[in-house]
Amino acid sequence: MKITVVGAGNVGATLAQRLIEKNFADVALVDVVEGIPQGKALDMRQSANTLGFTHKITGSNSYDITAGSDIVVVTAGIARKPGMTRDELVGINAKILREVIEKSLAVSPHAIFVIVTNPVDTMTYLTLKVSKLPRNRVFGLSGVLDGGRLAAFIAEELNVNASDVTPCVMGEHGGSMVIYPRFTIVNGKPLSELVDEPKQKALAERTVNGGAEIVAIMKTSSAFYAPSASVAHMVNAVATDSGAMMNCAAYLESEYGLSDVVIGVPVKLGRGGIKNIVELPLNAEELAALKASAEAVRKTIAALPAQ
Ligand SMILES: NC(=O)C1=CN([C@@H]2O[C@H](COP(=O)(O)OP(=O)(O)OC[C@H]3O[C@@H](n4cnc5c(N)ncnc54)[C@H](O)[C@@H]3O)[C@@H](O)[C@H]2O)C=CC1
Ligand SMILES: O=C([O-])CC(=O)C(=O)O
Repeated sequence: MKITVVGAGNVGATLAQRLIEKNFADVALVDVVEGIPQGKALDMRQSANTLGFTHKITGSNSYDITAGSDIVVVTAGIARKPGMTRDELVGINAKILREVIEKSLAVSPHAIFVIVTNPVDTMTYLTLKVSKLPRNRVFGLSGVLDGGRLAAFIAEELNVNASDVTPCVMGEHGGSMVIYPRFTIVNGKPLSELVDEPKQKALAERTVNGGAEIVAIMKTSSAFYAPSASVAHMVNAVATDSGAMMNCAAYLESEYGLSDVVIGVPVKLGRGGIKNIVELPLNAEELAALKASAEAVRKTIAALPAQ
């Protein structure tokens, strides 16, 4: 297998490291900054003897090295600074995305695209429109990361392991994100039965603000350890054709009564990308929250620059 990571910054380089250390695919790392992808790839290659991986990792400013990739992960773009929303990145990152998708697709016409760049729901939508690929081959990072955050906060609150939690976070990777306590399972029981409503709300609020919390603490960077781990988890499901269900930013065609919009929903991932979208039996209130979230994404989609 061959995996390309575009953007050799915090998320991209950490992801490339996670992938090469798993030793199941060659990794190509691309960035516009001269020397950075080359240097980071060279540095990682020099850990092969100690770590024992045998696949190749290369870095370049040219897409030549990415040719024939099975999966392209796009992390290229600008990260937000304290006080900014992800939506404020839409103009600048849309320009970057268009270039990255066109150049990647030209040399890897059969690739699956995993989008990380923010605002991720809108960037995933843009990728679908620019590439004209079928929707199973384009999806974005959202619910795996947001669910991982919810699991971490639940673990602290209930004194359980994060791995005891099967989280359910859907909708926009942004302010209208929806946390579903009925579908978040802790050691076999729904969160809605384990903590009272004020506590559920507090956990949800911290999850919605999970990215901003880290930006506010670090000031010069947004999160990248949990994001890169989340993407590696998604890539692994594709590479192993596992069929594992996880919440990703996906294009809807009537699922949940929504169409022509990208939001986070449960999907099953395998070798061809999205195998199918899973429709949870949401009640009227839960569905209304998801629809409101889709409306929020539509507003950002409407703000996409024409070119
Ligand atoms: N969807 C999600 O859950 C998450 C999304 N993100 C987003 O991912 C993006 C990257 O975040 P970081 O890695 O922390 O930022 P970063 O600033 O550390 O890295 C971004 C890299 O993209 C490169 N780049 C810029 N324009 C490019 C182009 N045209 N072609 C190739 N490379 C280009 C930059 O040179 C830089 O190395 C941001 O938009 C951030 O908001 C980050 C974490 C989670
Ligand atoms: O907060 C940000 O800007 C980066 C991101 O999407 C996250 O960490 O969830």
